[in-house]
Amino acid sequence: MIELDGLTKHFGRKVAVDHLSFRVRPGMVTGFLGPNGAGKSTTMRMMLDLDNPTSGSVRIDGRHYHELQEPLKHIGALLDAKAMHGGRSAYNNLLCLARSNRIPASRVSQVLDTVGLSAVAKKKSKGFSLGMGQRLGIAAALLGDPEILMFDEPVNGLDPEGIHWIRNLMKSLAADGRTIFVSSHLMSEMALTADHLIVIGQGRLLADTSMADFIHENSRSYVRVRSPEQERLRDALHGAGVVVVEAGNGSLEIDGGTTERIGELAAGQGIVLHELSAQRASLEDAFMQMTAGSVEYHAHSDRDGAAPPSVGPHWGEAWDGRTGSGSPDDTKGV
Ligand SMILES: Nc1ncnc2c1ncn2[C@@H]1O[C@H](COP(=O)(O)OP(=O)(O)OP(=O)(O)O)[C@@H](O)[C@H]1O
Repeated sequence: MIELDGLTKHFGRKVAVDHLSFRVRPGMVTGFLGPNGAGKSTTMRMMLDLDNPTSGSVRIDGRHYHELQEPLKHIGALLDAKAMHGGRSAYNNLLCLARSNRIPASRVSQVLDTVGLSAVAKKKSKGFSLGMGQRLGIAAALLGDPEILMFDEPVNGLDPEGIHWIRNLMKSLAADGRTIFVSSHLMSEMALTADHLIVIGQGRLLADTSMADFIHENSRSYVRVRSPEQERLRDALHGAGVVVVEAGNGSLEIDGGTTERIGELAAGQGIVLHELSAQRASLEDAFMQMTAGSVEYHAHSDRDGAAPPSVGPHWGEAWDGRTGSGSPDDTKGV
């Protein structure tokens, strides 16, 4: 279990992480989401004692990171795959880590095998592709066979087979009862992998909820129906007290209805249907909806001279009246 209590990080006047409190529980994959610059990497770095919190604390199985003896046996992490020593072979990189944590050398070959790098174990890691580097970083995370694993953008640079592999790896580690905490901007992938979500925006907690509840609460689900007898269908639905919206593309949309009810109403009137489908919002839709007010870095098109999309009140402002914390000299991710 990872426990954050009031975790806060200031970089000068910039508030990167703002009083974050949450638990990352064992036995499931917890996804960590937030727009660019939301504070995800800074939070993960503080979890590993790589950055000092301005205030608040992180506990790993009840202890501060610096209190852990041989920390790789408690928590393994992939933060920056390029952090390996490029002049060393994959094997030697891992061997150095293993020695510093009193992990037997035999474990190095095991994890290289797990991540599919046995054939290049003796090659210098500076020649590795992005995907191979990610695999080596994942091998390092697994080295101490820890109960807690943290991955920052683990699918970055992986091909579809690699993405499939890391997804199954994370799920099976969680099924073993381990604590898995993973950040990713790939929403479709996160939707397939995570059971629970922590969402932050501008350093603050926006959601701590199950995947299903997050999608349900932050997006619209509706039934779409098309018929060659649209007028009759609309009248039949109105007559039954069903609220219908004209979608403008020849279809009708019904919020809160079920396909069973709509289908039975149409059948009762002998109305032919060409489409009857439940439309469920994706994680991406729900994420965009929730974080719209806390996106710091917007792209906008110059082609049509349009103004950049208007940014609503920052989520934090709507919430507690404080002003946003964006710094004018930030240049990241424009
Ligand atoms: N060393 C630093 N010095 C100053 N500001 C920093 C530093 N590290 C991060 N920041 C700022 O803190 C904020 C949070 O950054 P962080 O990298 O944690 O966000 P993130 O959610 O991981 O973003 P991304 O999804 O783009 O990787 C950003 O505004 C960033 O510019």
